[in-house]
Amino acid sequence: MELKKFIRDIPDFPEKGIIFRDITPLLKDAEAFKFSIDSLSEKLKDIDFDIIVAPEARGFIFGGALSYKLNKGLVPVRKPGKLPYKVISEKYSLEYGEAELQMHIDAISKGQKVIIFDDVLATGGTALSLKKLVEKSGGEVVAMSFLIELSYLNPRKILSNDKIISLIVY
Ligand SMILES: O=P(O)(O)OC[C@H]1O[C@H](OP(=O)(O)OP(=O)(O)O)[C@H](O)[C@@H]1O
Ligand SMILES: Nc1ncnc2[nH]cnc12
Repeated sequence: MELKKFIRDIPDFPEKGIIFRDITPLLKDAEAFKFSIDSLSEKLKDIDFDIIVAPEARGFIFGGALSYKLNKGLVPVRKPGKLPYKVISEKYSLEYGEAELQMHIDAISKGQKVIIFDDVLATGGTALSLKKLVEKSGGEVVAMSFLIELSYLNPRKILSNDKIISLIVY
């Protein structure tokens, strides 16, 4: 299935000069959504790992479905002030600004093998901050996976030692 036809390009959103890759057409198409999850699961199924870490908000959609499909737990990483227990935080920059993510201090146990999942890999800032949160907790990131990779932004440069698995590459 040609998944790119379910991704809509929105120029100048949320800022001038950004081409926003809108996944909502893919999500509302049952076959395309299912095909995305099945294809990603196929790529990840032979990796030895314990748990998926995914960030708010679009990361939850895919992270949740993949956790179910691969029979693994899910750690939700959230924007500040949303998680109810004690948190660790990371500030970072992304394609269109600055942000901060938080994870519960007891979400990852020492030595746990983690796959980071997000919908879009753009500059890699979000993925790097997720990795820092996992490593601060004593976990090990064994792979990072994405529905969409924007290779023209060179995200692999700052993630040079990581195994990166993307389904759709621009
Ligand atoms: O590689 P980067 O340059 O860091 O960009 C990628 C991130 O940007 C988007 O998240 P956003 O913070 O816009 O949040 P959302 O999922 O809540 O829309 C996207 O879902 C990724 O998490
Ligand atoms: N160009 C883009 N489209 C959609 N999500 C993004 N997250 C960061 N950059 C993005």
